[in-house]
Amino acid sequence: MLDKVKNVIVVLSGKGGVGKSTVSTQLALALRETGYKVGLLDIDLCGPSVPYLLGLEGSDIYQCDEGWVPIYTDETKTLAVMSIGFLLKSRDDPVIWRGPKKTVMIKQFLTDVKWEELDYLIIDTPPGTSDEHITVMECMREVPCTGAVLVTTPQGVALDDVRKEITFCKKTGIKLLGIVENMSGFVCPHCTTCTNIFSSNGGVELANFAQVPHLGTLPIDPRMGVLVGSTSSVLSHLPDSSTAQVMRHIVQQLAAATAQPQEITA
Ligand SMILES: Nc1ncnc2c1ncn2[C@@H]1O[C@H](COP(=O)(O)OP(=O)(O)OP(=O)(O)O)[C@@H](O)[C@H]1O
Repeated sequence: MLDKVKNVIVVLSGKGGVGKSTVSTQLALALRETGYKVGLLDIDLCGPSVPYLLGLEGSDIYQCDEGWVPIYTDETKTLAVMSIGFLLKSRDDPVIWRGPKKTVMIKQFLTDVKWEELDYLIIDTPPGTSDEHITVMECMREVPCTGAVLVTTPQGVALDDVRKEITFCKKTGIKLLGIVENMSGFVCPHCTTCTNIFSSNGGVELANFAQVPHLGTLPIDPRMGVLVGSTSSVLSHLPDSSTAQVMRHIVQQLAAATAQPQEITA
């Protein structure tokens, strides 16, 4: 049930492993710490990483008369999480399903979860544009999708795939809220010199080319690993880091683009 959800943001990536789940999770946490009520839905059926990233593995979910009850990360109930991972017995269990079964499961996830009032529902999707993405778009009737955030790394091969995502968004009528370039440059913790291990600025160039906002460029930050398993964002954990500054700016832009501007203090 999406009727109490004000904004749905879908996070997409052309390639796997570019940090889409990390960005989705950090975005959800940062929005929550900014004062919004947030839901995080992980529809990456073959590789659900949200429970792992938030330290919620092994959480039991149950169904009430109105549907699946999401997991709340704390008593304030400001972050609700739902993932296929909660239905799997172990992290090693593979999901081997054909398209139609995946479609049914995602439809259920979108229509049968008892989301309370949310300012934002962030949907973490699998890489590419497949059954899962088309199903999400089909289900957006009660609450039309507010827009998509595309995550890419700076390498040419990842950027090529993002172009396909841009075309997908245009064809399905999803507004592109912007592009996040992730794992762009490594800032040495000792001398603070930034080394562009891959190329750099590809996300900016692609955003200019596609005429969509470039939301930010996140560096490779080994400290992001420390946040795995925690429910605090980089904003509160490493407030002075360049990663936190970029994330803060991304949240500000998304809040402005979705007409929910709010002072960001975290
Ligand atoms: N900016 C970053 N700095 C350092 N490590 C990062 C950064 N972004 C992501 N990572 C790490 O990279 C790995 C892959 O990230 P993540 O699982 O978010 O990618 P994904 O695109 O969602 O992958 P998948 O294709 O499996 O869905 C994780 O170990 C994550 O901690």
